[in-house]
Amino acid sequence: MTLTEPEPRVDTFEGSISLQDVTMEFTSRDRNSLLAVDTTSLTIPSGQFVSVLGPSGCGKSTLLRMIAGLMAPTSGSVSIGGEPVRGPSRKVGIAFQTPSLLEWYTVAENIALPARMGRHPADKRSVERRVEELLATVKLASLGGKYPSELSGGMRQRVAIARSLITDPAVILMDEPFGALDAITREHMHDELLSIWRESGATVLFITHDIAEAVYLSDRIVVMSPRPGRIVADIVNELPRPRNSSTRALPEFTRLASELRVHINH
Ligand SMILES: Nc1ncnc2c1ncn2[C@@H]1O[C@H](COP(=O)(O)OP(=O)(O)OP(=O)(O)O)[C@@H](O)[C@H]1O
Repeated sequence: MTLTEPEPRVDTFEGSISLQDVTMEFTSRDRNSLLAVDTTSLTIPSGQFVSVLGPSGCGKSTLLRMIAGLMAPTSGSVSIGGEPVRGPSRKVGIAFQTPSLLEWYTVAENIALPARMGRHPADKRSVERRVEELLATVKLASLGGKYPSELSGGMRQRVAIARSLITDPAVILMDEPFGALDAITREHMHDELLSIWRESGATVLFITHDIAEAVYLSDRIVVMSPRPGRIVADIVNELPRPRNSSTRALPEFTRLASELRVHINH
């Protein structure tokens, strides 16, 4: 697939994620060890939208970083599309809570960055065309020449999301991407994310503290225990799609949110 011609994903396996008995133990400078993630297994089929909920410090970001290839587990294995994860890959796009944009690059240059880096950078013209498409997707068309300091928080986050999509990834990892946004912008971003997900066919792993956000977005919600992080609930969300403002008023929405709250509080 080229950068200019995104096609529907036909390979139904390439975005699958598999964690097998993954453990992550950190060693501090004073040689104390800290078990952040304990013997965790999780299988996510290609194209599924999965949220991970859990208290602060339970290992959610650690889990995401291992899937992203940013850190290797102490034991166990992580694979994407059946291939072991050995480091960061263009198959995986990442968006963090704080959109770490380069302030001296324009919006368009920031979005293009992952496609222009590495040993086999994509050619400049096709990247520019894809940047234009993504700017339209995240409703920032015509703002490609602006600098990050000229944007609102919601706009900066949309730039980060566009950047995570530039390599047309099979997997999108999001670590509390809307945590810093006001409630109205956040709800708007939920709908934008769902339409991006629908169009891209990518697998999404979405980390959040917000139960309602997880219920609104996901096909499936995984709850982690306080440290050491383990999966204590794995719940299918059968709320109908497409979702919209009336989804939040459904009795099933409230019921699922209450069920999740019980798991988190235990
Ligand atoms: N590089 C590191 N070195 C040492 N300890 C770490 C490292 N990264 C994370 N930890 C510790 O591992 C535990 C899990 O951290 P992690 O960031 O994965 O939690 P989290 O669930 O994402 O938290 P939050 O919701 O607050 O972002 C924490 O106790 C944290 O201090």
